[in-house]
Amino acid sequence: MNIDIGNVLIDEAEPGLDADSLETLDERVREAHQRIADGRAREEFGYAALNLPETTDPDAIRQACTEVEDSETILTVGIGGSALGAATITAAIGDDETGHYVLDNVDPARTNSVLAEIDLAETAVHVVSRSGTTAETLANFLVVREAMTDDGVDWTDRTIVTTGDDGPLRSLAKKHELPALDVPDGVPGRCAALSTVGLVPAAIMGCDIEALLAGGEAGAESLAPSLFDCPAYAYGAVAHALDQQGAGVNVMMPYAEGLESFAEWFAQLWAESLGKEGEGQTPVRALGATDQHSQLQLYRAGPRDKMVTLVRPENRESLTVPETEIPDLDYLGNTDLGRVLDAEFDATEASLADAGCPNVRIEIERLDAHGLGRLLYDMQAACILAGELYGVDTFTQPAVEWGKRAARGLLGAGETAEARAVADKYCRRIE
Ligand SMILES: O=P(O)(O)OC[C@H]1O[C@H](O)[C@H](O)[C@@H](O)[C@@H]1O
Repeated sequence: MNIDIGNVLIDEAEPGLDADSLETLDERVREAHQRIADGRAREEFGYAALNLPETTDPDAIRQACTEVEDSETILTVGIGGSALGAATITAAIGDDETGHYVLDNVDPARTNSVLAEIDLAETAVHVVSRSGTTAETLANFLVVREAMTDDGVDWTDRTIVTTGDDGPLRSLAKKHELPALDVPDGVPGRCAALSTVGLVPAAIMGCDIEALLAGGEAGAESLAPSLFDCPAYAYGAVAHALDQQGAGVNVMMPYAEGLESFAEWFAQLWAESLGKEGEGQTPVRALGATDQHSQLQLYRAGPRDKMVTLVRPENRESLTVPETEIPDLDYLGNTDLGRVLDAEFDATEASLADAGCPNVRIEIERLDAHGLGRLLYDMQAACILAGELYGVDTFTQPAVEWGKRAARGLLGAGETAEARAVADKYCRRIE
């Protein structure tokens, strides 16, 4: 992965950085890198995520999938960090024959429609929950299990569980002797894509999970004490510094359809890790070139509170636009569609720079397993580095836990102060 921060340094960029502030930032990066290296060496909570390319065992993942490896559909039941990594990986590098559905919401309309669409007898179900207690995940799983039974499918033949050492899901896996994988120790879900949490659907689809891990390994090897030598740290440091200058919004805009889910994954990583104690950058998901035609107006001419992150693979598939007899469209004939997309990328980048809007360019060699593994790893390293610079507790999510306790209380799983706060809501309804 490489990063170009030139459009953050140009004189016109507002907010922007100058060479001196980068040097000062680099001193902080050196200290943060040392803290991260120490955390990795001691396998401390969160920092252990950066060891996953070494510690994840691809054979154990394949082994757990043996009974369902010929499935025509995979159904991930999980939410947040227990779903987005897997969805990102299969969307980017999965095959077109095997469908990967994700139940990461409890909207009955969506669950009904997925169940109506798939053949449960040919489906591998992967239930994922680090805590084993997340209400949305367990509710959906109970519905799926019942639907399988109603269809005469033995759900115990088609279900793989990934969870922590104890909790309801672990007990269920033990009771029914289901293939069960462990969530990695010391790794929050949002940093667990390159582990049992994110790799099961990819393994069933026949993706090269070893190459995904090798891409992560290349990211690990690239970590260095200076932002000038390390693309991941350069991204985390520059994003943090721009935020301090007023860029409180970070628009993640990949130019590759396969990376649309990556922007969602990034949004959780960035928001949940850094949004604490009044700090943090608001991630916004966009997709190039589509959103050029809906959002770019705001990014170029709206409030100066943003940075834009443009991501692309340097090499793409090929598809030639046919020659045309329409004179005004001559310029398109015989051009590769990928060239059109790259021209749109370059145009957006230049348009933002022309207006002084800070933007960074991130490129991977190609969107394959290795390239994707590297991108996911580097973004996690960037986020952990940024967390050090913000001085926040990167690996917790107390605000989210508040909502989880409130919901559980409302659903009758015990009295909670948070559920009582729901009842105290101030109401002024207008009809
Ligand atoms: O894996 P689980 O324990 O089910 O948690 C799923 C998700 O729950 C919460 O929303 C947390 O904030 C997320 O970080 C987590 O990924």
